[in-house]
Amino acid sequence: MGNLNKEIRDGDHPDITEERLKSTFDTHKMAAQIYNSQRAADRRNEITSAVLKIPELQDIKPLPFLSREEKVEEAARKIGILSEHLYDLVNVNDGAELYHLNNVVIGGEGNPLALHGVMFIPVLQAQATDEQKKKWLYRAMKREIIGTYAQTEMGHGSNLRKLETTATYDKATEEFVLNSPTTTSMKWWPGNLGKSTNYAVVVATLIINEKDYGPHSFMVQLRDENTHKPLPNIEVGDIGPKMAYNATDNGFLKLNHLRIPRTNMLMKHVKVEKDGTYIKPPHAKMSYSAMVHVRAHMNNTMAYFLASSLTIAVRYSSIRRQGHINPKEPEVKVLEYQTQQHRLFPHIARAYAFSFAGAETVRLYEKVKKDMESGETELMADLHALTSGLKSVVTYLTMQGIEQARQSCGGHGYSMASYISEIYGIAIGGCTYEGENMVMLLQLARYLMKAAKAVKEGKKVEGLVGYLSAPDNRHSLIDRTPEKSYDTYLKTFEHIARQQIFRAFDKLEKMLTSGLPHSEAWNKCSVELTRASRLHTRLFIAQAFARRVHDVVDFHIKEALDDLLHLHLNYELLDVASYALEDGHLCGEQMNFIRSELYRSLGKIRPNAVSYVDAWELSDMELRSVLGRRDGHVYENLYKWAQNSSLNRTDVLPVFEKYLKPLMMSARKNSKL
Ligand SMILES: CCCCCCCCCCCCCCCCCCCCCCC/C=C/C(=O)SCCNC(=O)CCNC(=O)[C@H](O)C(C)(C)COP(=O)(O)OP(=O)(O)OC[C@H]1O[C@@H](n2cnc3c(N)ncnc32)[C@H](O)[C@@H]1OP(=O)(O)O
Ligand SMILES: Cc1cc2nc3c(=O)[nH]c(=O)nc-3n(C[C@H](O)[C@H](O)[C@H](O)COP(=O)(O)OP(=O)(O)OC[C@H]3O[C@@H](n4cnc5c(N)ncnc54)[C@H](O)[C@@H]3O)c2cc1C
Repeated sequence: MGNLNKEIRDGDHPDITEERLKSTFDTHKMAAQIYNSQRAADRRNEITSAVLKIPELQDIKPLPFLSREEKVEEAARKIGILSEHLYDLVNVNDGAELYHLNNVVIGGEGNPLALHGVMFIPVLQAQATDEQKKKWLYRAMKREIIGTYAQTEMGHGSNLRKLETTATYDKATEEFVLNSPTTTSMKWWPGNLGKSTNYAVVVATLIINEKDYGPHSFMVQLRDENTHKPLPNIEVGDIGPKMAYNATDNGFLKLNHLRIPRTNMLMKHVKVEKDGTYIKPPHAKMSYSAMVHVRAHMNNTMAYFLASSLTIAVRYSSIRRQGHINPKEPEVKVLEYQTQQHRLFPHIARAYAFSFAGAETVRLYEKVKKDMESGETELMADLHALTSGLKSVVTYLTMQGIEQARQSCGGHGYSMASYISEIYGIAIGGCTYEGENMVMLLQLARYLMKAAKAVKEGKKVEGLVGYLSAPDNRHSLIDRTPEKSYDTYLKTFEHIARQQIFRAFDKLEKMLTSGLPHSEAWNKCSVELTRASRLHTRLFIAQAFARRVHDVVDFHIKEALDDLLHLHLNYELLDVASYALEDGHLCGEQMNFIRSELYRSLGKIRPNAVSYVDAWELSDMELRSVLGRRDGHVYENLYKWAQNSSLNRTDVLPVFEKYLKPLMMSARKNSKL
């Protein structure tokens, strides 16, 4: 039997090898849990190995040393080379393989095809008629055309019903006239819109005979397919540098009375007939499918970003020695400090939890997508509620975890050599895109309030909110059940979520009864409502984690995941315990129990810490981090990395002669006076 941790190699830093030798589980088998099958985990490694053999696909130099223009060029260069090798490298119909290829070769900073793959193709798949698919989808899949999803405007992103871009139907010519009447109506933000794409699905307010039918999707050709010059009546460009994600040309678009044929409206579910008759879709929000698509996949993307930062931080913490626990012994690895463990391990557990919750969400999404093809829309509300809550909670907790990972690396964490700040910058965009987090929590709250109302009216609710109808214990039994029985924990999470949902409901009802209009009452309850949504979502995440551990067959993997779950439940419960203390569901003694279980968990996780992150099987090429190197040889490589700085090309910079020398000379002269 070989080593259980598959990352062990000769010549690695002995401190990191020592960690890996302690592994109690096979890291590649654990990867199968993370990536949902052994085959998927194998394929990731095969793709990475194949990419490593293609010299043109390697980074020309570390990305932080490239200017924005160089980043954009570099991503495009690699996409060109990838196009040639694509069919040898991946199964192009497998989104996970494509996503992995992207992460290894290009990374999270973006590429010209990012929105093409993430939104343009999915929106055509879901909303185009067969005829429209023949015209655009198949060309898009062959990359003959490159598209994006242009919805957000300078003045409106969250409130889609107030988009100012109009698509007015002209019955005489059977055309839509697309117009951006104001500065604020300009499309602003769509990824790759600025310079890369030549087509876009533009979301505009449909007007027929002066009646407003709300947001609808239209195919618009932006640029000439040969010259790439913007077509007449179209102004398009890049919106400038952002916090991160700067290889992507997020763009602006102004449409000046642009005429497009009637058949350019995506009409699989909704129609505008030649005479202007409007035929409603089976569900009013079917045209929001591209957003739901991304939200459903965001848990996994966030889990990946979080796991990347933690891989960097945990590996580094195992070779970084500083300070003593026992003054008679050598300096310890910083991973030995309980504070360091408390800072990192709960986030490792979250990364796993997000990945398991993500797998369940994608399964539900696939089912709803299939249903929608035949006009069946019953589960759309459930999916919308679930994805709205998850995208908000998961992005927010990911942000916290990545920042903790950065701080846990001390000074070197602040250097771009760690690459954590770039990962942070990319990940936190997720708190905003695909629906600002508060806005989406309030969407989930609508669903929860409906369920609460039904329960109050004596009806039984089921599915994701079934616990609202289930019996509840007045007091938690958390410290009175056998080890590894997590039901009492989950019941406590249920209790907390239920209490908060009804607290928000009662507050809202009271205000409505007092005569306040619904929208005002809603606003005055919105903090309580978002709390209810968060607690409901955190319950779902904990349940998804427990369900996965329950289903695992391999003994060692189950044990290792069980340790993480134990940590997760205790840590998360402490985080929200005030809700349960308020009504006496938990008592002080039980709080002490939860705390001591948490500390015990940290000790249990410690020997496997490096293996838990290694199990994500993130190669050096995709991590792009000196601190997170698989071999642990950080210091000599930090020094090498710094040699890339253009400031080091000469010993003396021109600014010396220009500014610093005169400054010092005059200071010296003055001090002689
Ligand atoms: C050569 C080959 C190379 C190959 C390699 C390369 C391959 C590349 C591919 C892979 C690359 C991957 C790279 C990954 C890197 C990742 C990192 C970065 C990724 C960045 C991507 C970012 C993309 C971002 C895009 C966007 O942001 S698009 C814009 C998103 N905008 C929003 O989300 C707006 C938010 N607002 C809304 O959604 C709506 O306004 C609203 C839902 C808030 C409200 O809508 P509305 O006003 O219409 O409705 P009401 O509030 O009145 O509600 C009415 C009822 O409708 C229900 N409802 C609402 N929505 C839905 C829904 N979707 N489904 C079902 N029901 C819905 C409400 O619940 C209400 O119901 P009720 O009345 O019963 O309560
Ligand atoms: C990296 C990145 C990539 C993007 N890519 C795309 C893309 O490809 N295509 C595209 O179309 N768009 C894209 N966007 C735009 C993005 O979808 C929007 O910015 C996002 O939906 C938020 O909308 P907003 O900017 O209007 O925020 P605002 O709504 O202006 O938010 C400002 C504040 O107002 C609050 N708020 C707003 N409405 C409410 C409400 N009803 N109740 C309570 N509080 C409220 C919010 O919570 C927030 O605190 C991207 C954005 C980013 C950052």
